[in-house]
Amino acid sequence: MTVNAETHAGGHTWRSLPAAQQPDWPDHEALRDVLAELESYPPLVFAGECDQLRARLGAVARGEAFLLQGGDCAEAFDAVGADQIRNKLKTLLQMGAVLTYAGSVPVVKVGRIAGQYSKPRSKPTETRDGVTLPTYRGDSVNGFEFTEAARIPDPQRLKRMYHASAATLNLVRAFTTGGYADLRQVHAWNQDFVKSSPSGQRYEALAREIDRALNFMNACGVDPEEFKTVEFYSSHEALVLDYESALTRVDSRTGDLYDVSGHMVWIGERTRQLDGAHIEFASKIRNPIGVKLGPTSTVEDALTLIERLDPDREPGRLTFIARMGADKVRDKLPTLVEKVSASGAQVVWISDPMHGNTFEAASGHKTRRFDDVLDEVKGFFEVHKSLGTHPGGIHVELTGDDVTECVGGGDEIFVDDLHQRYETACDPRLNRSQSLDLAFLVAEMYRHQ
Ligand SMILES: O=C[C@H](O)[C@H](O)COP(=O)(O)O
Ligand SMILES: C=C(OP(=O)(O)O)C(=O)O
Repeated sequence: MTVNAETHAGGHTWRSLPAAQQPDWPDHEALRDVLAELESYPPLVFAGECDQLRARLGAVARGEAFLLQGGDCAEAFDAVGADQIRNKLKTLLQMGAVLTYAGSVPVVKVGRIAGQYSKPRSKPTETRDGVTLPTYRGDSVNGFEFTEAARIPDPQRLKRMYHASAATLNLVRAFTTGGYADLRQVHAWNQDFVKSSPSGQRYEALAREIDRALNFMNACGVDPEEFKTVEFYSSHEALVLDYESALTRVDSRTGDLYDVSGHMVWIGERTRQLDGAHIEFASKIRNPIGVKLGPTSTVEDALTLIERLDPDREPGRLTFIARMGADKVRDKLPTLVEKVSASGAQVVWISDPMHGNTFEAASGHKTRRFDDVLDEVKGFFEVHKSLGTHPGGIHVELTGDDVTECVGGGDEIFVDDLHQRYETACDPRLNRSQSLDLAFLVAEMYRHQ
């Protein structure tokens, strides 16, 4: 992986096309210097790892596994700490254990982590008390603080994004391969949680069952290596194309291009224009690609995306992330799934039950109802059941911390509680208890499918 994509024309064809949601960098010379530096940096992930994830997602596409993709809405530079990263990972590992054991299905685990620093926004500006400033577009672009200075896009932030991603990924790799993710630790992941929450107690009962199963296998002389480490992959939205392009390299084994900023990248609802730069960029790289499909997506959109991104019809290459909204999923999704299946493409279908269910509470907080999130996943499962297709997974915004950003859940958060610990820089996330609740309920749905 030594050749830079700059020498490979294919990596830059997106530049001649319209690119939505790009930062308005004020200093182009500074941007050029930063990009040149980024191009010299080592890859964050290896092409072979991306291939391995594509193969795992191939199993999901064939109905043999389930994809759990989750993490922050927007990672923040000041949250690159051991506790925050461990808490997020712990939550995903617990959800993975619940889905694997209660749902009896292999789970492919992918974090919205180690690169999720850029946000597409509905409006270019934000007004508070009569003052209008550029909107916050993620820590990779500008600062969250509502001051003129903070909101100016600063290309130096792209380097901070690289370093923050590297530090995060380093710790994630240590946790997942260094003993922490060993299945014998199922109780340890829950220790600080078990007494304080109903979902923690429910998890503890499941962890005891897993323990008994492990002890039984041990007594039979079986102690597989696979139980000692966890395969875990990184993903983020490939939004700021200058950054993604600077991190795109030629794989010396094959001559193919890989975006080595993360294992999987996705294209968002606001940037999936068929003739736009993002789809062009994604069409040139070999990473597994996700595309968000909102309620306005047409059959033609889906089929053209398949032509552009998965011309070889390779199971695992393309994941459609449906984010329709609980009130629309049963209406909008069936035709898409039906026509895509009829085309012969074997894409992965997963449900993002977050982005179609956002509303503003009277207090001004952007929030989501746990019941809507659950209802959208239910609708997603119903659609697949009626068509005989595979509900391949879920994509959720979550955190391992006990925030109060979404309402509802077993350990119920009320609208009046939102102010208590509302910490997201952009969209509301499920907290740990709500995430575990969701995992148990999805595992049940999967079992009954
Ligand atoms: O996370 C997704 C988007 O960035 C987010 O929903 C946009 O939010 P906005 O409507 O506040 O800009
Ligand atoms: C912006 C996001 O979602 P969408 O593109 O579906 O709005 C996101 O997942 O962060």
